[in-house]
Amino acid sequence: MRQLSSSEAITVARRRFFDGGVAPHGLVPENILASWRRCAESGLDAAARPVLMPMERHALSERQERHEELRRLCRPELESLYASANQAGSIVILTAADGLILDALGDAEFLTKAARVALKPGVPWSEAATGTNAIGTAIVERRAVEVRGQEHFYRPHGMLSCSASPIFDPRGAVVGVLDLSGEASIRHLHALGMVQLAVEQIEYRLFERQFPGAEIVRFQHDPELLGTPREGMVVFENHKLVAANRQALRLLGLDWNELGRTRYDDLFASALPRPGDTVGMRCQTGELLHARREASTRVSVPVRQPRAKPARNAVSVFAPEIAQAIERHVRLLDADIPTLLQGETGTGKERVARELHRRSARATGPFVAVNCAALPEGLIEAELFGYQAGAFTGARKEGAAGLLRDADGGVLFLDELGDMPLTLQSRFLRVLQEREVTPLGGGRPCAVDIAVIAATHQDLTLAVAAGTFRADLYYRIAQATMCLPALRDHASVIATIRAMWLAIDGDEAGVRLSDDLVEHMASLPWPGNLRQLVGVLRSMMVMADAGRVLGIVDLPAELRAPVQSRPAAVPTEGRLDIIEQQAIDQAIAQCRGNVAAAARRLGISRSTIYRKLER
Ligand SMILES: Nc1ncnc2c1ncn2[C@@H]1O[C@H](COP(=O)(O)OP(=O)(O)OP(=O)(O)O)[C@@H](O)[C@H]1O
Repeated sequence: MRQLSSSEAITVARRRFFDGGVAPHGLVPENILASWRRCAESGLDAAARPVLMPMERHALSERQERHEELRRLCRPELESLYASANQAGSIVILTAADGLILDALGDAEFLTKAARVALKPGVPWSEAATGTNAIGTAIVERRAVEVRGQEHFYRPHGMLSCSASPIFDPRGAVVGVLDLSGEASIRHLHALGMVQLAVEQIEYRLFERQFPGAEIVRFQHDPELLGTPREGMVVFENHKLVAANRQALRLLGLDWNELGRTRYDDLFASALPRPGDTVGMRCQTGELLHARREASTRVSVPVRQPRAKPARNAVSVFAPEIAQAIERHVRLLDADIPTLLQGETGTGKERVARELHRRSARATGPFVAVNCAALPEGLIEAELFGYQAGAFTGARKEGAAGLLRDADGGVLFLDELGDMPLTLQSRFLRVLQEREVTPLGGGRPCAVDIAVIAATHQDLTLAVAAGTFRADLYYRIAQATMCLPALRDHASVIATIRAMWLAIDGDEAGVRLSDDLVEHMASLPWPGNLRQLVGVLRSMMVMADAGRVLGIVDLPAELRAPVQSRPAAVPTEGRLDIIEQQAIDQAIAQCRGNVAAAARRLGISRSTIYRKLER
């Protein structure tokens, strides 16, 4: 007999199950069949149209805020999956533990199609509400699941092909679901594998975060995999196993139910390794594992972030070419090779630096940002190196550790490196060479373990030639450089504008950008780059009512006119705010993106320029 094609098989299976009430074993995967049964038994009707209403915008914002920690934790993976999803015409989705979609990003066209079947933020994709689907079924089955085309319970969802994996916390609770969805008509090879790999990374960081300072025992068959997300991790309290990651459960042949019951002696025949040691450990099964016990010495260091920005709108998205560069630089950072980020103001240097940190092996360590241009010269030394009690007038009684020591175990981000005073440059170079810090006013040098990312809008080679920047420090820090393109030079300015709109939740607010508007925006010069773009998008979003499609008329007046091929002279007539904006744009362009220089030229402060660019 001729074998049925997969589309024929699913058609027959649906007919037998939904019309004939017969279980079509062999025609669909057994887990899909089990899910159809659960849905039918709970009263869902596959012949009906699913009614899936998104929750109100404010209620969704509240849920998103409640899950901010999860969203932040998953952001690196969401963004890297977003880059590939975007190319493959699919979307990546993060949901809460109950299947409520919190974030959806990816290919704009498919996002619109998916939204038509309610695959969008604010809609619950639990099995009980939405029938068989990858997100809901993965939650029920507590494992990664793929649901293709008409395997979905409801027919309209047959246009989707979805792969989802639950995200487990170290005690076995599902805290969310990561999903990749695309057109059912396209084969999405490796989608499930990509999702599983991403979840492995997320769970790895979640583990570290939930047990800061705890004694984590890490093990693997292959010692090379220790220290990677592939290692098993467990925590014992009073000799009882209280937490584990999925790798550990696999390696030890356990399931989540054993947490809280299994004792150390039930698992291992060897004694616990001494803190810090890597040893061979024999399991009760006779198997040998390489294990390391992490001493609980990690002190949580308060992260000082002089340029801390509000959590709101802190989602970063990266153009594919930048995402690729980030990938490479994470590896360099992990090998302790400093990175120098170059780019005009607002091109996202600090965002990239934070992303590098978030993805690096130092992700659980601090990220300390120092703006070399913002600290007064007299204070910057004390701020960086710390000081002994009473080192100078005005010093705190108890002294201060300094930002370099605050960054121990993490990343030090030196913004506006070109503005670092020369005297400080030599001291700083010594720290990089000797990896220790001596506080002002004397005292013993303290060892520091920091990775350095620096940023500048200047051409530092010119500063070196002019003698205002030390050549040896330049070569030390600029071992790897990443140039962030001005917005106008992005490979696809249109794609960047659309991605930024999603990043600020524009679509979720029910407001859309018309093609005309996006094309016009893509032709503008954007001297303030992404900062200016995000500022403009945000103000348009705030002003628009839900359901609106924005056009060129919705832009601030100074951005509505078509671009002139040569920079126009600053007009002397017209609305004051527009004249002001144009003067700022011109000054920044004339100073090649150097905001400090533009501010000096205009006789206003840098922060005033930033405020006006974000307006
Ligand atoms: N990758 C990104 N995703 C989302 N928003 C971004 C991104 N990069 C930049 N932005 C927006 O631009 C603003 C400025 O970014 P950032 O501070 O990283 O730029 P910068 O190059 O360090 O600027 P400067 O050199 O002037 O300090 C951010 O607050 C954000 O609104």
